[in-house]
Amino acid sequence: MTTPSFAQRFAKLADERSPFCLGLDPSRDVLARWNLPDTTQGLSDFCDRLADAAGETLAVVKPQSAFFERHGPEGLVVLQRVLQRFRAAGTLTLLDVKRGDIGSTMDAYAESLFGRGSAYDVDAATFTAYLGLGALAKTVERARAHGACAFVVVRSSNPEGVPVQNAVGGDGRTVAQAVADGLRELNEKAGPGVLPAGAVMGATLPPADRDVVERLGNALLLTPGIGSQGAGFSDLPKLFSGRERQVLPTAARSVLEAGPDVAALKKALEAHQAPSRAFREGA
Ligand SMILES: O=C(O)c1cc(=O)[nH]c(=O)n1[C@@H]1O[C@H](COP(=O)(O)O)[C@@H](O)[C@H]1O
Repeated sequence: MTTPSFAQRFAKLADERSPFCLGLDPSRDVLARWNLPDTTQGLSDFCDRLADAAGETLAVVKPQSAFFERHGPEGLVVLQRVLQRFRAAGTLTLLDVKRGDIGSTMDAYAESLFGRGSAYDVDAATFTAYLGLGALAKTVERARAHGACAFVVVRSSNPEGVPVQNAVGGDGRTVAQAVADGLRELNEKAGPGVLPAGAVMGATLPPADRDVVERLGNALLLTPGIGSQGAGFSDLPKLFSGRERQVLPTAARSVLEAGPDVAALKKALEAHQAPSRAFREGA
């Protein structure tokens, strides 16, 4: 039996639960706001409260590796435990770690991320293509082999990304357009519906970026920038209409600010899940 792809597993969960992807970003600020110590115990309590609030309602969780790495190796032990806890609730895990290096090094990173017995065994992770999309080809292949997805930053949610991502190359395409075309080709190579190459496309982007969305074809689209970075669910249609079923709307701080009370977190989570569902259904 072949491993179902991330795209297939996401489609099922998004229909049953919602397409919303919760960002797990235990920054120093949010730990302080929740009256938790800035220690691995604080980190662990923070994640448990969110896992309690999410129960079996969440399709995808996206821990931000940086906030675990800042606690050193013990922070990574917490991360592994948290991934396991969400996995047990049937939630897909997407590690936000934005890896990007030469091909041979990328292969070692991919080995740490994807597959049973790997260090993290996540369902998806984030990558950057500044060293060339070709350097990520084997990572995408490894993701495919394990039913995972490699989300590559195409247009980020932050304004600082513009000069790099919209720079025009010798063939007249912007860097973002070229990366989008390359991701579509990697997905075409993987066969229909497998879609191991996803794209990060900020929800904060202007309508001009629709062209980039179209170039991505059927790729899954992770859309950060909702909430604290100023975009709202009402911004999704102008960039992603017609592509609703590909979108994973994601937010961290606008949910986390409701904590530490679990009931308040549940409410904030549902306040993000409901419009995500409505968008997916084209409502
Ligand atoms: O890959 C990401 O998730 C990501 C890409 C991007 O373009 N912008 C962006 O903010 N993110 C991540 O999304 C999280 C911030 O989410 P908010 O707290 O909702 O603003 C951080 O962990 C960022 O690293």
